Amino acid sequence: MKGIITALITPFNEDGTINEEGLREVVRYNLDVMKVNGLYVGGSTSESFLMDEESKRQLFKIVKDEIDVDTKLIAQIGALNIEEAVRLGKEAKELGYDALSAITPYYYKFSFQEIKAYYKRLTDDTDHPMIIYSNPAFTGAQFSVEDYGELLALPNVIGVKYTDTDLAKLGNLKESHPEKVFFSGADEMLLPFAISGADGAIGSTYNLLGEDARTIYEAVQKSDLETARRVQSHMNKVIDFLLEGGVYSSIKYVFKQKGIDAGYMKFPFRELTDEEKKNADNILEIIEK
Ligand SMILES: CC(=O)N[C@H](C=O)[C@@H](O)[C@H](O)[C@H](O)CO
Ligand SMILES: CC(=O)C(=O)O
Repeated sequence: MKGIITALITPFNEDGTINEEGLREVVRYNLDVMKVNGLYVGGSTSESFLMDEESKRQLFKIVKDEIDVDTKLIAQIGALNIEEAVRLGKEAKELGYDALSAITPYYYKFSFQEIKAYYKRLTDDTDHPMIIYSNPAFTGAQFSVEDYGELLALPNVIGVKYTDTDLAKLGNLKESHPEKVFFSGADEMLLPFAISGADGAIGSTYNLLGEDARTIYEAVQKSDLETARRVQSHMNKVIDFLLEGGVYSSIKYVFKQKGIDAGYMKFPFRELTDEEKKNADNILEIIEK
């Protein structure tokens, strides 16, 4: 598994249920216009940690139903409740998802041994390729290269979604585990990560910037660093604006400007204020430049 993978947003109705039509439109946009290599479904960007189990199942089903044969699909199934995570993993496997991914168990300050035991049980019980989702800024779980090595040695673990900014560690990990896949999770740093050995990238901003991301990724493969730098700088101007009002809500707002019904945020996330919308009005113009 390689390349640019969009962390899919979830369009919600005002009552918090999934807006199915909107979701299908967003999936089509990612595949037909952004032409990304795959979709990461049920991650932070999908607001999955705010969803009930039945909605997560529905999300996995609708996306699977809408994609093309060559689209890679990863289901983020991590949940604090291990039984729920296992049920979701089995369901995604049955639906034909190429791989599973799970956030490191969070909130309680679990020891590394507890986290490792969580993945051991999850991978034993689902028996499907697993990508560790590491996001220390959100979860507080920091791993050394040796810790990662122990997780990567578990059966079925094929790689890491590395939502961290330590490039040296990523380089070190790829060198020690060349057969595993490492995805960059910092869209602002796609270029340096691609150079440092990332096999691909999974990110929220690729809903709108997937084309830029592909250009950067391909330019790095061809050692065309001038192009990669120019496009990364373009991308980062957009990301700066996205970050101001909140990445997920700003992405939804821009989709709506494009005539795609990206729906509401899931409570307690809120919509952009009028002031934030004014700021976000710059985004579309920069994207199309
Ligand atoms: C926590 C989170 O959602 N991170 C995303 C994925 O890893 C990124 O795509 C960021 O949203 C992006 O890099 C903007 O800072
Ligand atoms: C991109 C990311 O971190 C997520 O959606 O899970």
